[in-house]
Order: sequence, then structure tokens, then C-alpha cells
Amino acid sequence: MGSVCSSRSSAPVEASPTTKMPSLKLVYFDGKGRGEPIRWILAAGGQAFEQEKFGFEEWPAKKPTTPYGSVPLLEVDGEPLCQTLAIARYAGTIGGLVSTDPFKNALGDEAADTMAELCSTFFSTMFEKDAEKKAADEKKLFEETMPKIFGLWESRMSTKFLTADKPIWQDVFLGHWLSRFAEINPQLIAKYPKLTALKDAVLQIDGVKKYLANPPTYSIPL
Ligand SMILES: N[C@@H](CCC(=O)N[C@@H](CS)C(=O)NCC(=O)O)C(=O)O
Repeated sequence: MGSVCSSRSSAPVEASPTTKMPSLKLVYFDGKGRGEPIRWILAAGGQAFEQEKFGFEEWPAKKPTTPYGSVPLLEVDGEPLCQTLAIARYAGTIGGLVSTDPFKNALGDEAADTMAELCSTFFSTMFEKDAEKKAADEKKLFEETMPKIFGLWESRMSTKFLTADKPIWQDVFLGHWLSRFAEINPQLIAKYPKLTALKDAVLQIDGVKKYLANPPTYSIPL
């Protein structure tokens, strides 16, 4: 652990020719984690972005250089923006992935906040070292917490996406995580047809489709 921060960068994701964009650089581990939903939202909004990716061994040197000691971090014209949901919201806003109805946006935020909490629990569970506690935590997450939340969302959905038939960034955020959970175990979302349809619709958004047509490979598996 603890070498200098990597300056490895991937090629910028191609942007829509009509979009006027700030210069964006996403700083995150060389893995999906909390970075991947942001990549999807940037791609969905047609935003070009560079990336700085690094391994766990580089993190101790990198951490003190970040404002909150955590990533993801998005550099916007060189200025750091932190916190996953703040970055996701900004990426969605510049990409036009917002509802013009403030209440609908707030409902989308409610879902994204809830999904972010679910993901924090998911990460803690994945990194739990005590095998007995890990098994108990996984059981609670997969058999109680997720069904409760997914069931609530399923019962509330009446449109293709969360709040309309047009996607907002919160749909992309949810769609990403539903896809990840389905990869881990398809049964986690199989019994929720509307959420499954939302996930599939997110995968069909042009920018997401294009991004996933050439999927990145990562050295960190999570
Ligand atoms: N609330 C923060 C949490 C970020 C977070 O915990 N990031 C992890 C990576 S997914 C991290 O930086 N871990 C290293 C550390 O905390 O030292 C956010 O949503 O961005």
C-alpha cells in the first residue's frame, strides 16, 4: 500500500457534438464501485470525460490529496467535486437528465438516496472479514432490506422510468445498481417486473449502450 497516485487515464468517452461541456475528469479506483454509476450517467448525458484510476496500493498517498479523504471525485475544469450523489446530480444536470418538475426530481432523489444507502450496506457486507457476521449481514440485505425497498418501488411505479417515460439521472443510477445486483444474483430483482423493465430501459439509453458496447476492464473486481 502507499505509492504515488497513478496518472493512468483512459481515452475520453466520445461526446455528443452539440453539447457544450466543461472539462471533466473522474478520479476513482480502478474498479466499478461507486464510480461506475457516475460513468453511466456521464455517458447517458453524452458527456466526454477523462479518468484517473488507481489501485488500492496507491490510495494511502492519494487519500490526503482529496478534500474528504474519499472518492469518487470529479474534477470540473480542475475544481474538485466530491460525494457520489452530488457528482451524479451534477453529471445528470449538465447532461440534461433532470425532470422539469421539482417534485418529480425530489422523488427521483429519494430513490437515489435510498439506493446509495443500500450500496453502503452492500459494500460493508462485501468487505466484512468475520465470516459469520458477513453471512448474517448478507442474509439481512438480500432477504429483508432489498425486498422491502424493491417491493416499495415496484408498487409505486406507473411509468417506464421512475417518474416519467423519459429517463432522469436517478433512473440511470438505479438502473446501474439493479444491473449489478442482477449480475450477482438474477433472483434479487427477477420478481420485480417494473424494476427489471427500468433496468433494461436504462441499458437501452444511447449513451449507456455505447459505453457498454466497449466495456472497460478493471483490476479491482468490485
Ligand atoms: N459518502 C461518500 C463515500 C465515499 C466512499 O466511501 N468511497 C470509498 C470508495 S467507494 C473510499 O473512498 N474509500 C477509501 C477510504 O475511505 O479511505 C460518497 O458517497 O462519495
